[in-house]
Amino acid sequence: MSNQARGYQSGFGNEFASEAIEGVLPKGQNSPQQVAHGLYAEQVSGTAFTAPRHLNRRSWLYRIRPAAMHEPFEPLGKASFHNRFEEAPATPNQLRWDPWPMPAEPTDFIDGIVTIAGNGGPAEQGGCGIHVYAANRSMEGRFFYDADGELLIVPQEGRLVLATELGVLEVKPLEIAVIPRGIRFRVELPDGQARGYICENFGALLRLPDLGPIGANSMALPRDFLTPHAAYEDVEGAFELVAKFQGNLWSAKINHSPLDVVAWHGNYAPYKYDLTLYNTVGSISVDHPDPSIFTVLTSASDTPGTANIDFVIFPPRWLVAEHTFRPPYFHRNVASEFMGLIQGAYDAKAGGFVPGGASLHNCMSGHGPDEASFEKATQADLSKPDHLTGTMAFMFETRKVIRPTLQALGAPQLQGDYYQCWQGIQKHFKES
Ligand SMILES: O=C(O)Cc1cc(O)ccc1O
Ligand SMILES: [Fe+2]
Repeated sequence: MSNQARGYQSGFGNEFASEAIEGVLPKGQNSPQQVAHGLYAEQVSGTAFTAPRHLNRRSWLYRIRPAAMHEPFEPLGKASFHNRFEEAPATPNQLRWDPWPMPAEPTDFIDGIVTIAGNGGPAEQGGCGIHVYAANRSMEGRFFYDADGELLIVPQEGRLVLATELGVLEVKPLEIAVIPRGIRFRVELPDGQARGYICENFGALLRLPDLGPIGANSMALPRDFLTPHAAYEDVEGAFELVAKFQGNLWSAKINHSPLDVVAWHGNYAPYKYDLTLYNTVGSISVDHPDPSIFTVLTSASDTPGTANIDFVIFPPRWLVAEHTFRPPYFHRNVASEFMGLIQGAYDAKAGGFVPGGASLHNCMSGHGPDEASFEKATQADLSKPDHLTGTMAFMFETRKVIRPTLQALGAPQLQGDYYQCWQGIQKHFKES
């Protein structure tokens, strides 16, 4: 069944409207004295009430019970999902990790989140948390929302069913999902286990980048972003609502499923995107362009052109540049770069960067092709195009330094010898 047939609505940031029961959405107003079918009207605001119209995001939900109905929250206790980015000194060292293992014990999506790094925080409403998840149990009687930021979820292994207040999104590796700040959801694992990456965005909402001289098309196309239709459950029981609030997890008892929205309309909603649909542009003359041409989504900062976060992918593509070193160049960047690999191999790394793994190259830390990739590319026959296939790497690029957590620096997955990949690089210099 195609995504359209599954009932997704298409378009990035559209004014959507969806009813699981026909006739629920009020006409010409949002908050009638009595809502059809005895529902409650509730607004969820994702931007300031007074944000400019082109940035303003909110939705109106028509639900069985208001979101206020739950018992008080208590701290959940020690969790590997947090925003303590000051625990360890930020390091200029190049870092790389092997994949996080699947859990040995039954672990759901929330308990399976391990915070690797981040910057800024929810209090300053800027920066991001960078996490991996590895889970082998569906959330049962448990719901979650993140008051600290929107969640960009990048599956690497196993499908996720994201049952949200606004409907159900199913995502698989090579697709991404974004759950807006505050939206309650449950994660089910139809394949029994799942692993991937999360970027928790504390700043401005992710949106499509401007296209500039590229023109009106290319890169990620707005109509390829899919939002679910309304779907509700009318279930009562002894359930748990977990909240992430100012970096910590909190737990409250709730006697019903909060996924009880029968109809909704608005432009603040979860969405998914198939990365394989990305309309990649690149060089057809010489040189390797900067990876900003591969930006899928961007979160603006207060400085135009300097993103809080760019979500960038490295999809399959043809490399045709003439008399050019075709893979990523050696470089240092004022921005900081966290990378992950969903599948295949990355053209700057012949070994060591494996699917499910991660790397971090911080502000001005030198990095680029490893020795083997450099040698191969300098000897390659450039009369033929290279076809990069079966690959999908990505980058969370941020203007602020990315600070690894203690648990990431102490993990056995950290590759102590990563720097070695550049140590064999030969001196070829000849003065005459
Ligand atoms: O470091 C990396 O591998 C990411 C990257 C890729 C690229 O093509 C150019 C610059 C860059 O930072
Ligand atoms: Fe880089």
